[in-house]
Amino acid sequence: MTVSIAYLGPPGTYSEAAAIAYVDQLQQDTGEECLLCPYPSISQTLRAVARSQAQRAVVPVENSLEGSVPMTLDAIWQLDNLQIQRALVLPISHALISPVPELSAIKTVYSHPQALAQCQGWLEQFLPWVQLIPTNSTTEAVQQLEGDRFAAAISSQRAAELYDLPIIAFPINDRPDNCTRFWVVSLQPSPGGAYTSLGFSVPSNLPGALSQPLQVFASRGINLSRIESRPTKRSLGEYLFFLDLECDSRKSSVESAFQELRSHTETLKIFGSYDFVAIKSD
Ligand SMILES: O=C(O)C(=O)Cc1ccccc1
Repeated sequence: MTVSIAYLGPPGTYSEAAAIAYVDQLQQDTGEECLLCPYPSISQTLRAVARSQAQRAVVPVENSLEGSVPMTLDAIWQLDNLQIQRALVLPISHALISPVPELSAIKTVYSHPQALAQCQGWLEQFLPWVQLIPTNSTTEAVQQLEGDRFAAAISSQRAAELYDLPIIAFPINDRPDNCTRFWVVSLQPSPGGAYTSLGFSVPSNLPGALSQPLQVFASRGINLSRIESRPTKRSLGEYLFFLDLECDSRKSSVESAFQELRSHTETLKIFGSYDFVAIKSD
């Protein structure tokens, strides 16, 4: 059987690189055949899995420089039943791609907001006059160059090769150890592992509304490795909280923590327990 894997495309994106690394791991572990399916946005990528149009999705969730990818957190909250199967960490080096002969000719730089943010210092130093334009993906930024002779795109070396365009600066990310964490999600139950992710809303905006849920884990000695808030989008000042915990939800002590957590939360969504796998850079 062929496993269909949705990712933020078109080909050449970092999400594709993470999806290719995942396919390599799957082929080594299980020998399964895979088909990579590009989608134009992160929410469409996750929706493809929620609607069973694809069996798995690989989506960026957090960057070492920029923090969370809000689109991924919002979509995984809104779409029911998505479960995390694995986390992948991919080292990322950005290239400045453009047909212009020199930097001084560039008027516009296109890229995904995460990539623009990861190169902010370099852009301020070498291209302080340019207009920055966000795109849905780094490969979409490269596609914009066709209609704009004075533009550059921040994208991968692979995207430059695929579109046969020159790289005029590399690497341009502000930190050499820049990396992004991706989640592999599907409708299947998560396999279990060292990390658990969940999200919740709190019943009221009162003192202690967040400390009570957090206490559930502190009192059991469960370490919290990340906490992130996102607006509920219902009313101003109301938030959802996303937690990553260093524990496995298959353990009975963690199950009892979830039961207690239900009494301190309004809506609780457990996205599953999974392991981390690092991806080596090329
Ligand atoms: O646009 C891409 O290539 C993506 O996969 C999203 C992204 C952008 C920047 C860093 C990591 C992931």
